[in-house]
Formats: sequence, C-alpha cells, structure tokens
Amino acid sequence: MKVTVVGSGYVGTTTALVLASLGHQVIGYDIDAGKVERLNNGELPFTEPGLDQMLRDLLGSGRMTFTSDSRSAVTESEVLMISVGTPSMPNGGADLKYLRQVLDTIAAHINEPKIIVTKSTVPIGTNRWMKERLSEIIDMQTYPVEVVSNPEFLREGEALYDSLHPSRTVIGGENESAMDKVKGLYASLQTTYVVCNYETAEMIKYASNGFLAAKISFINEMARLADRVGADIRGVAQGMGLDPRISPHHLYAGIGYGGSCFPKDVDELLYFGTQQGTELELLRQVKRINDSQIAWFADKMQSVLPLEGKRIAVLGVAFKENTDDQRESPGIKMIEQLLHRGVQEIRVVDPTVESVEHIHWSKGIDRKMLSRVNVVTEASEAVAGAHAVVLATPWPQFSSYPWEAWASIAETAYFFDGRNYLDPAEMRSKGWHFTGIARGETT
Ligand SMILES: NC(=O)C1=CN([C@@H]2O[C@H](COP(=O)(O)OP(=O)(O)OC[C@H]3O[C@@H](n4cnc5c(N)ncnc54)[C@H](O)[C@@H]3O)[C@@H](O)[C@H]2O)C=CC1
Ligand SMILES: O=C(O)[C@H]1O[C@H](OP(=O)(O)OP(=O)(O)OC[C@H]2O[C@@H](n3ccc(=O)[nH]c3=O)[C@H](O)[C@@H]2O)[C@H](O)[C@@H](O)[C@@H]1O
Repeated sequence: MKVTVVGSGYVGTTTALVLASLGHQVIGYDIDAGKVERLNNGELPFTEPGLDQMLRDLLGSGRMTFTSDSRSAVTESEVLMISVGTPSMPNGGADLKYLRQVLDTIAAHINEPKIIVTKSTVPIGTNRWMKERLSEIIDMQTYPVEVVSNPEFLREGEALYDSLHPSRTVIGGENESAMDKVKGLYASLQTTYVVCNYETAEMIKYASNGFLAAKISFINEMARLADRVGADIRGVAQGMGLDPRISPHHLYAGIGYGGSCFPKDVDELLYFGTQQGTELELLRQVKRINDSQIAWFADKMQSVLPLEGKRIAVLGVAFKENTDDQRESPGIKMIEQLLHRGVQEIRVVDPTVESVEHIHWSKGIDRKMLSRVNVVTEASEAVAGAHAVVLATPWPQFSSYPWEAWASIAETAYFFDGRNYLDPAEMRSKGWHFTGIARGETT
C-alpha cells in the first residue's frame, strides 16, 4: 500500500520505517525541512536503538522517502497516517493545533478518496470530531474520506521491537472497509486486533498509559512505606509480580515516571474527566505521588548527607535509558531539586547530552542557578572530587564503570541510586555508602 506518515518524530519515523520494512511504499512527511533533510541523508534526528541502520537500509530500497512538500505527501498516498505531537496545554488538556494543521493540509491538496489514520494519542472524541471537521473543509461527495483510529503503544528505547512485536493492534472506526485496509497494513505482523468504535480505541490508549502510570506510583508509594519498615521494595515487587494478575512489568520503584507520554496523558485524562463531570480521583493521586517522588528521595538523601554546599555528580538526563528524549525527565527535575537545596556544584553526565544549553530545563528555572551546573563527557570527571553521586537514568554503561576505583577519587563516597539500578551489597563492598529507594534498610 502507499502510505504517508505525517510527522517524523519518534513515533512517525519508527512507524514509517516499519511499514516500509513490511513492504509498503512509504513517504515520511514533516513540516520541519531540516529534519527531513537529515532523514533523507540517512541521519536519524533522535536516538533510538536499531533505527539508524534500518533508515539507511530502507532509503536504499526505494520504498522509503521523506519530504517536506505537503502536496506530494497528500496526493501520492491513499493512506495518510497522522503522528504529530499532541503536547499538554497549561490547563492539562492535549493541544490539537498540529492535528488541526494536518487536516487543513489534507483539505488543501486532496485529490482522491483517502483513509486518514490517527496514530497520535488524541483525546476521547477527537476522531469523531476529525470526521466532522473534514466534512466541513472537504467536498466529501467528490473525495470521500474515512477516519480510522489506530493508537500507538511503543516505548521509546524499544520502539523497533515494540513496533515489530505489537502486544495488540487497536483499530477504531465506523467504516469496515477502511478499517480492513488499515488492518492490511500490518498483515505480516503477529498481532491481536481489537476492533472497536472511536471512543473505545481512544480510551484504550489513555487507560493503558493511566494504568501503567498508576502501577509506578503504587510501587513508589509502597516504597515510601517499605523504606520506613526495612522492606526491600525490589523483593516486594518481585513477590507481587509473580502473580500473573499483577505481572512484574512497570513495577520498578524510582524517582518517578517522566517522558513525553505518561505525564501528558495523565493530565489530559484528569482534564477530560473534570470536563465530563467525572473526577478521576485515583489518577489524581497517581499524579500527586509522582510529582512528589523526587522531593521524597531528596529528603532521604538529605538525611544521609546534608546537601548544601556539596558537589554532586548526576548520572543521566534522558527520561529513561536508550533515548535522548528529555521531555519531563526526572533526571532534570532532580538536578533542579538539588540546586534549590543549595548544592554548590553539579556535574552531569549523559551519553546524549553535550552541554548545559542542550538540557531542556523547566520553564520557570532561575537561569542564574544553572551556572552551578556543568556537563562533562566522562563519568569519571563527574565523580572526581564529588561528595555524592546520584543515578537518575539507568543507562546500561553506568553499571560497568569501575566503581571500586572511583570510590577513592570521590571526595566522599556517597551513592544515591534513584532507579534501584545497582546492587547495594556490591556497591558497599566497593567502598560506597549506598542508598537506594527502599532497599531493605530503615531510614
Ligand atoms: N514518543 C512515544 O514514545 C509515543 C508517542 N505517542 C504519541 O504519538 C504522537 C507523536 O509523538 P512523538 O513522535 O513523540 O512526537 P515528536 O514531537 O517526536 O514528533 C512530532 C513530529 O510532528 C511534526 N509536525 C508537527 N506539525 C506538523 C504538521 N502540521 N505537518 C507535518 N508534521 C508536523 C513535528 O515537526 C515533529 O517532527 C503524540 O500524540 C504522542 O502522544 C504514542 C506512543 C508512543
Ligand atoms: O504513549 C506513549 O508514549 C508510551 O508511553 C510509555 O512509554 P515510554 O514513555 O517510552 O517509556 P516507559 O518505559 O513506559 O517509561 C516511562 C517512564 O516511567 C519510568 N518507569 C518505567 C517503568 C517502571 O517500572 N518504573 C518507572 O519509573 C521510566 O523510567 C520512564 O521515566 C508506555 O510504556 C508505552 O506503551 C506508550 O506507548
């Protein structure tokens, strides 16, 4: 099939490449001409394992091209798959401005009947609204347009695996033949289809992210209690997770969830619930717990080592490992928390970050405070002379550093593991005064 994927971000690029690898003729369209140029040169504009090689292979195959020309993007494909961003507005609701732009672009260039597939995460009611909106701006008698909801469930850092091995494929809509066509896109993948109406499809996406966020806040709340009583939260999660009704996934305690989706999608659900007169009280607590998790851990650090005037190494800026995405990153919030607590100097290391300017700080941050932050390229530089090390992102390389040797280059060897990533006993045997998130010791 001929498919244009609109939006060449994390989801759009992954989806475009996967569809091309399945044999479809794919155009990736983005308004950002610079991004398009890089992609056409075989350069991935973000970090995602396995995708750069796939990009180069597929560009050579002739089945994958990228363009910033809206006309050819619309006219050359029968299926137009939308994967533009839907960021939060200040009131928590999802901002659909990019989606509206795309609908206008389609209306401006439409040349034949089309199937519009919504892959972006959009508020409940959006696909139905899109259909209405398109019928206002397009002559539907001449160019019938169908809208199909097909939300995405991939994780960053695992995007390729998740796209090639989907846990399920949700197809929401009203027109059977259009829905069958969308199913046909994935015919060569092993997947379970959930065929439903628009609202069900949209809600499956939000409820899934809300539930996963709830699992994380639940285990983080349990960690606060475990920390008081000397229980090891990793053991608690392991013991819980053996029950298949609970499952061990997304049950890792840490400094909270970040990223471009859980915080934004929880906010949209809360906003939508209020609008509908249905307060989502459980989800409100999920957000509260997440919003206070970094301060909780910083309090714990403070009880071990007074932070004021100290030099601290922070390992990790990306919101999780194997990505360069910094949106709502707990690592950045941790650095800002430490600055507010009077830390004298912070040396930051992350394989995807080169300079302080390259870090997406919170909007309200006092820029003067940032003079206390330095980005270094070698972790040893960050650790040398530091009073403490904080692990904020579990990048795999952080576990293989020579921690034993580094205990003696630190000014004082305090290690705070915000992701419960390293083994406490091993780190202690290597000379570190180790504190994790509820690792079986009382505070
Ligand atoms: N990042 C993720 O892991 C996942 C994201 N999603 C959802 O997928 C959607 C996209 O997310 P990301 O890929 O992370 O966003 P992103 O911000 O990485 O990419 C969005 C792209 O859309 C482009 N764009 C904006 N307006 C456009 C227009 N009018 N025409 C053409 N291109 C336009 C931007 O230039 C950008 O390259 C969001 O709704 C998100 O919630 C869903 C599942 C996973
Ligand atoms: O809608 C989306 O965009 C995506 O959001 C998440 O994917 P992602 O944000 O890429 O990454 P996750 O692995 O879910 O991690 C999210 C955050 O939670 C944290 N986390 C994750 C798991 C866990 O057990 N504990 C925990 O603190 C991670 O460190 C990270 O900060 C979902 O897992 C995807 O299914 C979904 O498609």
